[in-house]
Amino acid sequence: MSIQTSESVLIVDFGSQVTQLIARRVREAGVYSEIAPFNAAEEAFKRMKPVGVILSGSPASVLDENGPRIPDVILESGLPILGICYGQQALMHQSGGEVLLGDSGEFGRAFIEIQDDCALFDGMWEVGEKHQVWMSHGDKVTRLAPGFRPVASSPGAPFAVIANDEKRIYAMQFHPEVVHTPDGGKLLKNFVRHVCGLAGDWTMAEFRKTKIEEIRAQVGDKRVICGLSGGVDSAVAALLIHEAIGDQLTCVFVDGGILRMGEAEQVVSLFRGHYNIPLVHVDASTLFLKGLEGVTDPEKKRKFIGKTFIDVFEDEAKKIGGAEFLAQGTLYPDVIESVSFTGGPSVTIKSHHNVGGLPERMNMKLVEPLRELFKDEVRELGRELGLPEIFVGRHPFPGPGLAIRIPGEVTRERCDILRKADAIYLEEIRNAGLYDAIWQAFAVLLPVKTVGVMGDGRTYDSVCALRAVTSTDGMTADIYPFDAAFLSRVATRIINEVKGINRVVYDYTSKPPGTIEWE
Ligand SMILES: Nc1ncnc2c1ncn2[C@@H]1O[C@H](COP(=O)(O)OP(=O)(O)OP(=O)(O)O)[C@@H](O)[C@H]1O
Ligand SMILES: O=c1[nH]c(=O)c2[nH+]cn([C@@H]3O[C@H](COP(=O)(O)O)[C@@H](O)[C@H]3O)c2[nH]1
Ligand SMILES: NC(=O)CC[C@H](N)C(=O)O
Ligand SMILES: [Mg+2]
Repeated sequence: MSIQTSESVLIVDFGSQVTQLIARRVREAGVYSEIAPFNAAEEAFKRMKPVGVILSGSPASVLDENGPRIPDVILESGLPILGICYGQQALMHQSGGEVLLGDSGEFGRAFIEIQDDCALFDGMWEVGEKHQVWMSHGDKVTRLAPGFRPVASSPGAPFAVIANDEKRIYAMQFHPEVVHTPDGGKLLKNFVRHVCGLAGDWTMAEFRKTKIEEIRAQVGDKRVICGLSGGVDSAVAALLIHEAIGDQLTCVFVDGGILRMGEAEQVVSLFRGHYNIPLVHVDASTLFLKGLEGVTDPEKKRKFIGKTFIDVFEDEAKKIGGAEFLAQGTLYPDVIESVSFTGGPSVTIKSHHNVGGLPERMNMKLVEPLRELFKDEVRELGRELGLPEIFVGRHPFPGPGLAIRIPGEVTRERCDILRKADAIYLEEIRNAGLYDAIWQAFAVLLPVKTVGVMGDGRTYDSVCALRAVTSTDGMTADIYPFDAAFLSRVATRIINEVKGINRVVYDYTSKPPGTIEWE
C-alpha cells in the first residue's frame, strides 16, 4: 500500500545502513518519498511514477560480479537522479565511467572543495569554499561517464560531487543524509525542490488528508478491526481510520498476559475516557501463556505471538458480524527489520509480531496507514490529530511484550516477577523526572540464577537486567547514562521488594551492535 501521488521521489535501497535517513531528509524538505529495495525497485518505479530517484549507498562493491545494479528503466527514464556513495559508483560503472578499488578508504569526516557551480549548491555553497562532509567508502570513481563534470573534490575523492546538467543526474561520494554532513539536508532539499521541481508542500496535514482518502478507497463500506495496544502507533492509526470511516471501526485490545503492571486497565480507561470509539477488551492470557509453554527460541515466540494475535482478531471479527479488514499501527522500522530480500544485503534481524510474525494465511486484509513513517513522525501526526500528550509521549512497548524480555521459557510466574521489577524501575524513572528524556526503558528477567546473601542467609535467585536507551526513531540507539546513585537506588528496591530476584545489572549496549529488546 502506498500513497498515490505524482509528487513523490523513489529511493532505491542498495542496503546502506542509513537509507532511512534519506527518506527523512526528503520529508523534511516537504516531499513525499518511498524506499524500495533495489530488487523491487523496477516494480516500485512503475507503480509510484516518481518525479525523481535517489540511489542509496551499499555495503557491496560495484566491482563484485553480483553487486546490485540500477534497473535500466530508471537509468533510461530521463528523470532526475541523485546517486549517493554506492549510488554514484553504480551510476558511473553502468554508464561508461570507471570505478576502482581504492588503495585506502575514506571513513568519517572529510572536507570537500567546491570547484564549480551546481544546482545542488544553489543558495548555499560558492566556488572555492571548503565544507565538511561524511565519507564511508573503500572504492572510488576514477573516470567519469560521458556528460559528467566534477563540481567538488576532496583529497581522497577527486569526484566528490559530479553533475550531468543536461540529464539532471547528480552524484556524490559522501553521505548527505547523515548529521555529520552539516549541509547535507540542504543538498537533498535542493535536489528534490530545484532539480526535481517539487513544491515541497508535503506536510503531516497533507499526509492525514491523503491517508484518509486512501483508507476510504480501500475499505469502502466494509468493517475494520483495529488492534489497539495503548501505544502511540495504534492510537494514531485508530484515530485516522475513525476519521475516515467512523463507526465501521471497532478497536480490539488484547491482554495476552504479557503486558506490564496495570497496563490493561490503564489503556482501556484512558482510551474510553477520551474517545467514543467502540473498544473490545479481550483477556486471552491463558491462550497466550499456554502456547508459550516450553518455547525458548526468540523467533518461535514472536511467530507464535503474531499468529495468536491474528487468531484473537479473527474471533472478535466474527463476534461483531464479520470484518474484512485488520488495521495495525505498523511503522517503517517494524517493516525494515522484519524483511529480508533474497540475494540482497539486508537480513532479517527479528520478526516484528505485526509484520514478519504474521501467519502466512490471513482472512482479513491489512490496513496500515503508518507503514512508511518513523516513530517521531507518528508522534507529530498524533499531535496533528489532537491525541493527548499522555499517549503521544508514551515509551514504545512491543506487541510480544514481556515474552521477549524473558529469555528462555515464559511462565505466568516469571511474568509476575518481571512485572514487579519493571514497575519499580519505571516508577523511579518518573520520580526522577527522566521519563521524557528516555526513548524506552524496561527490565529484563534473565534465565540465570546467581548466589547472594540476604539477612545472613544464602539466596539463589534470578538476575534482572535494566535497559534504557535514547533514540529518535528506534533504528539506532544509545544507552541512557544514569548516574550511579540512581541505578543503585533502583537495584536496591528491586532486590528488596521483588521475591525471585537477587541481582540487578545495567545493560551498556548501544544499537548497533545490540538491538533495543533482548530477543
Ligand atoms: N495488546 C495488543 N492488542 C491489540 N493490538 C496490539 C497489541 N499490541 C500490539 N498490537 C498491534 O500491533 C501493532 C504494532 O505494535 P507496536 O508496539 O509496534 O505499536 P504500538 O503499540 O501501537 O505503539 P508503540 O510502538 O508505541 O508501542 C500495534 O500498532 C497494534 O496494532
Ligand atoms: O510492536 C512491536 N512488535 C515487535 O515484535 C517488536 N520488536 C521490537 N519492537 C520495538 O521496536 C523497536 C526496535 O526494537 P529492536 O531494537 O529490539 O529491534 C523498539 O522500540 C522495540 O520495543 C517491536 N514492536
Ligand atoms: N557507503 C557506501 O555506499 C560504500 C560503497 C562501497 N561499498 C565502497 O566501499 O566504496
Ligand atoms: Mg506497542
